[in-house]
Amino acid sequence: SSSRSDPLNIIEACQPLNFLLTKVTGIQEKYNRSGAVGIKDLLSPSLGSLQESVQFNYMIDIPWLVQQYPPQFRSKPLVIVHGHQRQAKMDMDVAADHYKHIKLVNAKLEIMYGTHHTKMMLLFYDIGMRVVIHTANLIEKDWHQKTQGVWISPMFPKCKTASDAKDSSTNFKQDLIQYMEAYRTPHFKSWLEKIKLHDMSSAKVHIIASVPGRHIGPAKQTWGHFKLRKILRQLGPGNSCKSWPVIGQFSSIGSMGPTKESWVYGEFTESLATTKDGGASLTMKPTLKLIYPSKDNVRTSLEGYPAGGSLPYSIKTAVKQQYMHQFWNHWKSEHRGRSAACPHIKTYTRSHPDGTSIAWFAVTSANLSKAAWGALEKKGQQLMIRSYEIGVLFLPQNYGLEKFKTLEHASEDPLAFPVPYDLPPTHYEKSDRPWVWDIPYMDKPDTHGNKWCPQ
Ligand SMILES: O=C(O)c1cnc2c(S(=O)(=O)O)cccc2c1O
Repeated sequence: SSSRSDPLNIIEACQPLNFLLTKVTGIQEKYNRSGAVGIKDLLSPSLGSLQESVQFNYMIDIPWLVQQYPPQFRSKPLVIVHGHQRQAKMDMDVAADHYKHIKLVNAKLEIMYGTHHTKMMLLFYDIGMRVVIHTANLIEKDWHQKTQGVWISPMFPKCKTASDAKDSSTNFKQDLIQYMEAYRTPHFKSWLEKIKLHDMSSAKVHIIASVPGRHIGPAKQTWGHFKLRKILRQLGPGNSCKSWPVIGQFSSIGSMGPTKESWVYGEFTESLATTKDGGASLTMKPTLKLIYPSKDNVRTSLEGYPAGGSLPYSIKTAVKQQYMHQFWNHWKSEHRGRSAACPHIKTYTRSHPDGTSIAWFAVTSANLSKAAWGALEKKGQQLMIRSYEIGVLFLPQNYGLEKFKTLEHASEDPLAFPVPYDLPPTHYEKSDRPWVWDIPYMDKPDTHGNKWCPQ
């Protein structure tokens, strides 16, 4: 149908950036009408005649997921890639047993505390395929009242021969194949052959991914924050952005080490601050601004304190890194109507101090953690990563621009970047505290009149 609400129209209206947020129940419709999709939109027949699909994720409610496919696609072969082990793996096997069209692939997690965070859909149609890289678990509450990010590819045409099936200038196809090969599982053989037969020349984003391992030599720049550093060194902003803050926004924080220089304002910020051909480490480091919901952001959110169940920052980690307080900024999304939709999206960007333009933007499954982005070991010789992550990086030159104007400050420009939150960020007040999920909050009730008593 030609209506604006037809999923294909929503997707086509957001070209060429193809970066959307998920629909939020309970906000004014105008904030869901454009630039937002639900999971049923992504699986809609209007996007293509689905033949089979692969769902990479962390939390997966299999019966719920099956119901999100339209009836005519509900028995098409579905592969679910997850990283659960022991009892959780057995629970997945039992849940999948009920569906003969579902096959499970268990990602190897050979390094302690690693998780399979990657959230990606491979949607194979009759005439081509689409790749969706996003931030939401495959459970109902992740698609209900949270702010989540979705990048959806154009239709990549299926070709007769591999030689017709080109890659993009951003090496999207090569990087996707390299990521999937890193699972070292025979289950991916048929998918890799299919992917190789698709023309991905229309992809305009770079893949920034992580796979578990102690990566040395060239592999050190293939994954995690060193891949970001490598791309920014080659294609990043020039020295004119040297004073622009770098921004991280996420839904969880790992252990950052004893001081800010240990990792977050050390190697991690150096990667975010990398400029083209100019050594980020040679001059002063830019301001780092971290956007993470405060206790009151959670308390006053649509979900109330239960939103904090998806913001797993533990008190034992928080007390070891009080130095983080200088970096905290509120979750604020007035221009997207989502200040009360707690973030589960993760994004990283470099913004002009006044917030009217950005030099690059990444949306990813990776939270602020060494497990996700990698930490240098052995005097910087190796990058140790624990988890699987994937995200996409938007660079202005891939859209014929020097910089992206931000949609918030340039609403008429079709190439203005739809940043999910308000820029510049708003620093915490002295009295504000970051949300921590394993301590009680009895002083003030949340939007539902409840307190928070975890145990
Ligand atoms: O989206 C994810 O990949 C992800 C991963 N982990 C989570 C945890 S926990 O496993 O770290 O305890 C607790 C609550 C929400 C989580 C979540 O949303």
